[in-house]
Amino acid sequence: MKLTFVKMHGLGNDFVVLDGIRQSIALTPAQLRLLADRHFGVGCDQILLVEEARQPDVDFRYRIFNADGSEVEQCGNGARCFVRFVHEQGLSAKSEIRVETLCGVIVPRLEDDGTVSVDMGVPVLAPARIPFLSASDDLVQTLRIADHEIAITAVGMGNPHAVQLVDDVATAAVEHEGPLIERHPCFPQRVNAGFMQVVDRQAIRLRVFERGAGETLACGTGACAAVVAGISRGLLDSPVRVETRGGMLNIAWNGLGTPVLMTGPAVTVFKGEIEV
Ligand SMILES: N[C@H](CCC[C@H](N)C(=O)O)C(=O)O
Repeated sequence: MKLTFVKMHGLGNDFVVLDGIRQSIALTPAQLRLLADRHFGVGCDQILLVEEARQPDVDFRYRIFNADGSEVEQCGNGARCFVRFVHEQGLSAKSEIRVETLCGVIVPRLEDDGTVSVDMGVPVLAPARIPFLSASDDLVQTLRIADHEIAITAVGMGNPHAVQLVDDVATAAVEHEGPLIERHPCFPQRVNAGFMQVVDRQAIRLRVFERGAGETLACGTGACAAVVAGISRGLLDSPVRVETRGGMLNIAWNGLGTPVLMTGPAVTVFKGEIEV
């Protein structure tokens, strides 16, 4: 199958973006993994597939696939790149776009200054809905990984996140603990593992070992989940500046039952075509 694609990134979390409206696209997990392969394919953390809307009050559908070929519910950095993509491709001139994802409708908005803000929906802390197999609803839970225990807060942003506090993200055991947390049996659909350093009440540093992709330079839903965890634990006040290895995101949340608002950049790098 010959595909035209656009390579994009949100703070270095990079994507192959496909127009599934003007191209007929049906990719197997193996083809998705090839696209994402940084040696044998284009290379990316996730593939984003833009499709026609399937419900009346929505402009588009957007599907998200991790580099391992798994389809997932949500991608924050991807949502910002999605709205820049549909504008640059002439698929829409709306500044605010309603887009359906596997976990519901989100509303990214292209701002006048070129940044993109996204209503990421209402976060979930109830373990069963994350899903997180837990004996309690406590905000901080102990997880045993290999030879030690860690304290995590599980947050659902459509996709699952396990956020832990660290003293310094630069020395956090992301490479060692990330894969162990990702595949912990308490997370039946696996999980994204966040490592959060609190700088002050309105600033954190964050690294995320992503489900299905490994550590990325930034994770939009991970930033949302970390801020929700920090505010819920009384450690942060909204809005919060989230410093990732790829740059800065701004996250605002007014508490339980309200949506998380994320603002950050979206960049088009190059266009291309590939046979998969
Ligand atoms: N790895 C994530 C999907 C991509 C999320 C991330 N790239 C973002 O910006 O939110 C998962 O399996 O839930």
